[in-house]
Amino acid sequence: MGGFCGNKNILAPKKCSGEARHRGLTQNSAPGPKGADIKEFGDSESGPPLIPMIHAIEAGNKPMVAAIEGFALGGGLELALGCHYRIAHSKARLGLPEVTLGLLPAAGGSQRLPRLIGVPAALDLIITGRHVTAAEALQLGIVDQVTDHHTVDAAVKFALSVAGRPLDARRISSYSCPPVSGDLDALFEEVMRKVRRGARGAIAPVACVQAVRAAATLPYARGMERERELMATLFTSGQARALQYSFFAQRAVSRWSTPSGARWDASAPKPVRKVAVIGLGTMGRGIAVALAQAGFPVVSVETQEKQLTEAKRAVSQMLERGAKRRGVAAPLDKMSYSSNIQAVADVDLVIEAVFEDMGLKKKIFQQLSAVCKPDALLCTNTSSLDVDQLASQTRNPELVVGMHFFAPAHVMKLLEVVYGPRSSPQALATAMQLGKKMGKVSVAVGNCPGFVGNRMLKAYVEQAFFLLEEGATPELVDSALEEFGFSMGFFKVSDLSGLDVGWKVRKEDGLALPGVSTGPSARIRQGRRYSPLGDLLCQRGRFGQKTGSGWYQYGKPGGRVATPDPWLHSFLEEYRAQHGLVPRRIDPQEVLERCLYALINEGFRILEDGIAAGPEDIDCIYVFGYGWPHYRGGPMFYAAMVGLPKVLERLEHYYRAHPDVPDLQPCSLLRRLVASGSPPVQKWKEAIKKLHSQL
Ligand SMILES: C[C@H](O)[C@H](C)C(=O)SCCNC(=O)CCNC(=O)[C@H](O)C(C)(C)COP(=O)([O-])OP(=O)([O-])OC[C@H]1O[C@@H](n2cnc3c(N)ncnc32)[C@H](O)[C@@H]1OP(=O)([O-])[O-]
Repeated sequence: MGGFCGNKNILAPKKCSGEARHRGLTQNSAPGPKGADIKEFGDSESGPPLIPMIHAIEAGNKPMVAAIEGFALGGGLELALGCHYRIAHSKARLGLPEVTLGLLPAAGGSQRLPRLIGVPAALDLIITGRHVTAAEALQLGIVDQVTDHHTVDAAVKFALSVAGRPLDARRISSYSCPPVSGDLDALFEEVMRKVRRGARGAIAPVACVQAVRAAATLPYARGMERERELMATLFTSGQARALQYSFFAQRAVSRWSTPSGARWDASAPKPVRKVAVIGLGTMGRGIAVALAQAGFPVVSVETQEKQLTEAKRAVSQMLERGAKRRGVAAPLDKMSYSSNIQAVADVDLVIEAVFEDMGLKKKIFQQLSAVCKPDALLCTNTSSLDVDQLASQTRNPELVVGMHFFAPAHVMKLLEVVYGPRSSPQALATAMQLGKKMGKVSVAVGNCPGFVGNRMLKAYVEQAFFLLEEGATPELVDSALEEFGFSMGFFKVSDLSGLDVGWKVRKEDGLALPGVSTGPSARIRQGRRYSPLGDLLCQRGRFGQKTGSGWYQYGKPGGRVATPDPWLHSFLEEYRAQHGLVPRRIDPQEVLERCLYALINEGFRILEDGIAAGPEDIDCIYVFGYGWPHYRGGPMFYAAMVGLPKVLERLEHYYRAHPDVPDLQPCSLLRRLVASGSPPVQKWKEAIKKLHSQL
């Protein structure tokens, strides 16, 4: 009898499978509870086989009982599936998350799980990569028993209770998949259609469906061959490399540092027991919900009675919906409300989320500084305003940081934590930790207009507008970006969020001039090319979905289906004629290069300025806050995949063609990285430090 403990002492041999090696999947150590060691993928080939080891366990004539504690993920669960029985601690979590790394279960998981729990349930777990609790695993049939006690003792007791029983019926590879209701082919066709639509170009989910289909239609040995073939198509793919890079990048950003030398491991966060949210508009409501869902008592302050009443109802609904989805009780008891700012006198941290107006925010920070405890952190949810200006309104500017959430704040995983020149390391550490407790990917960024995400977005948006002036349509630009993997192209996103949002910012920045600007000055602002197209549409009340038309038409205000708008096309033709612009045919590749390389170039400027500490920070911001396709790793990883010399050459080409667009002028850091041999993206941080030290 052998026993396995999911996170303490896997008894399996320390090496891996010949088949795995054949697939290029070389694991120098048997899969731990977290599955294969991602860091070892592609390392030198060594070690005995993983898959034959699982086969040997399964074929054994003694009952092998897996005792699962902590995690049993990927290869860890596949090892347990080779056992004859599985006992899990009630706090254990199990799953086959390979798809999140651009892979598929490659040690028989795609063949055994469907045989054990049926095709539909197995498809759900393998395509999503989601973890299941021990209770759900028991309900699905993945485990035979759940214990609250010592798992190995329970496994030994279980093994003794089954000693001597025949094992044939416990060898999952000998099973056939349980029959599905309805036609099997129709089921797989429907699943594949949904997966292809949702994957938007990701290849691993498609391969996962194909592997499970092999389990449902082929004998086990043939199915294993199919699993190996499919894994071979994924293992060395760019998408797998991107997703594995992103896996480590998400963890790297919590090891933050700032140019002034503050570091994550030298800054102790303050305890946060109670939080306040100021302003219950869309963002404030989402932030309050996210805090309550994370278990924090939240006092929300809204001075407008009507807004307060409406917000109470909306927040309760959001909490109820979220709780129902999670199968838990709604944390309504965490919420309290007031219209009086005195209600925040006892909180440890405040998140201001009022209207994006510097005058109003300054007033709020003055009030907070007077009302709150002297050591309370005062945070702002501003999306681009100067955090240090707000800090200067308070008694303790070192306790002011930005916490920039992304709408909807209770859903989007990204949190930009903005440190000003006076923010203390402890304030930064506290906000970063609060974000992590809220389930966010917290990224520490410096204080500049637009911080990181919105600052880079500006360069990308400008190129989209310029392409319209030069002959493109919103549909052409959007389809190129959606083909790349964005769920929505820029113009559809603009119609969704409202063209008036950007218009307000451009007016505040002195870019959007009143009236219809004509003549050469219409397209120049602050000495550089400017497109007034968005302003002109706003002046005509075309704000997007909310008004029924914007870059597309929607049939009626609030319509959701974007259709090309003949009016917009003729408007663009008249605009080009008016400004002497001769339209030309624009290739989708140019759309991608102009939009994405301008964005990437600004990313290099941000690294050069020290506003982001490394490419991982920028890539997490774009993957978790701006819909960058996860299987492409992020803009800086993508630049490395394209090749920095190529990116540099294309930027030089476009800058020569458009010398009035400084965003296209290659950043000197990009040039220096190319000159230093284009190091891999994982080495940029140290390369930048070295380059900075040489300056
Ligand atoms: C054959 C088979 O078919 C295939 C081919 C495979 O098996 S492919 C592999 C499949 N397995 C996975 O996809 C599981 C991936 N891991 C996770 O999902 C999470 O880790 C977790 C299990 C839910 C725990 O979360 P956590 O928040 O408690 O800790 P952490 O911060 O995430 O992790 C703590 C530290 O462990 C590191 N780490 C975690 N899992 C790792 C892994 N599989 N390989 C290498 N390092 C790993 C992580 O980088 C971090 O390092 P550092 O930053 O401290 O230096």
